[in-house]
Amino acid sequence: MESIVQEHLKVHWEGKSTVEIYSLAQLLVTTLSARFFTGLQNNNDRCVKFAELINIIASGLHTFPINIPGTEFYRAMKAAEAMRKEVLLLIKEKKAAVSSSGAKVTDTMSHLLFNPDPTRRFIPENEVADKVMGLMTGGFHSPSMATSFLIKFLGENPKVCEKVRTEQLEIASSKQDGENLNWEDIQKMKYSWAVALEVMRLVPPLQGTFREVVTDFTYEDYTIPKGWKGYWSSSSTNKIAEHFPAPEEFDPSSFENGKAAPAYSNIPFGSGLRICPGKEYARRQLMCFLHHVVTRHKWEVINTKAKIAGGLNPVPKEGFHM
Ligand code: HEM
Repeated sequence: MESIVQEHLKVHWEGKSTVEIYSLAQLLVTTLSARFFTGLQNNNDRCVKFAELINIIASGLHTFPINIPGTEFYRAMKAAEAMRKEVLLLIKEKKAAVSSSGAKVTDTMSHLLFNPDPTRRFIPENEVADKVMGLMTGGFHSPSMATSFLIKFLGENPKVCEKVRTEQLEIASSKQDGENLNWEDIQKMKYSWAVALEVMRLVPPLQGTFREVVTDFTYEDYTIPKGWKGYWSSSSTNKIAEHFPAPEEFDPSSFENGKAAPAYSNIPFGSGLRICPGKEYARRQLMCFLHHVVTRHKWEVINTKAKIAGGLNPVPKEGFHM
C-alpha cells in the first residue's frame, strides 16, 4: 500500500504548484483496489480506465432503473458491461500467468479463482468477476470522498493540520529509513483518526442507505409495518445536538484522546450486521495517505466555495483544487 501511495505522490503531487484532489483520490483508490483485489500493478492506463468506468457505475447505483438510452441507469449498465469484460480479461491473463510461471497468488481475485469455497466448489469466472467488481465499486466513491474532504478540511484548518503533521512526523521519526508503516503505527495515529472521523461526521462519504423492516414497530406515534423499506441517513444522525453540541462545526476534539461518540451517534460506516466490510481497509488507506502527504507537502484550498452535489455521495462537481 505504501509503495503505491508514495509512487502516486511522486507522480501527481511532487513539483506541482496545484493539484485537484478529488480526481487524484479516485485514481489512487482505484490503483490500490486494482492491486489488492485483482493483482494488477504498474499499469496506470488500465487503472485510469477502471476509475472512469466505476465512476459511471457508481453514479447509476441509486437511480431509477430505466434501461433506455439517455438515462444514467443505462450508462451505468453499459459501463458495467465494459468493466466485466476488463475483469474477465484480467482473469484470463492471471490464469495464463499462473499456469506458465506459477506466479505467486497474493490478491483477492486469485484467492477466489484458485481455492474452492466452503462447499468445495470452484467459483465460476463470472461470479469471481461479480465479486471483484462489487469490491472495486464499494471501495471507490466513499474512500475517495473521505480522502478529498480530509485534505480539504486540513487545507482550511491550518492549526489542525499542524497538529496532524506533528503526530505523523513523530511516527515517521520512530521508523528506520524505508521501513513500512504497520498496524501499530496506524493505531498510534489517534489525533489524525479523530480528524478523519470528524470530517466523515460532517460530510459522510455515503449519505445513507436502505433497510427492510423485519417486524412492525412504532416510532413517535407512527407505526411502521413489516416489509416496508426504510432509509437510514448518516448525514442527519451524525448531527444530533444531544451528542454534538455544535453539530455543524468542525471540531475534531469530539473524538480526541480516543473519545468515542455514543453508540449509533456517528455512523459513517453504517452499523449492525451490514456495517461496511471495508472499514479497517479504508482506515489504513486514509491514514497511510495522510502520513505521506502531510509529512511531505503543505497546501491550501483554492476553490473554497466549491459546490457539492447531493445524492448517494457528496460530489464536488468541479473538484477540490489545492
Ligand atoms: C471511508 C471509506 C468508506 C466509507 C465511509 C464507507 C461507508 C459504507 C457504508 C455507510 C455502508 C453501508 C453500511 C450499512 O448498510 O450499514 C458501506 C457498505 C459497504 N462498503 Fe463501505 N465504506 C468505505 C470504504 C469501503 C471500502 C474501501 C470497501 C471495499 C474495499 C467498501 C465496501 C463496502 C461494501 C461491499 C459494502 C456493502 C456491505 C453489505 O451490504 O453487506 N467500503 N460502506
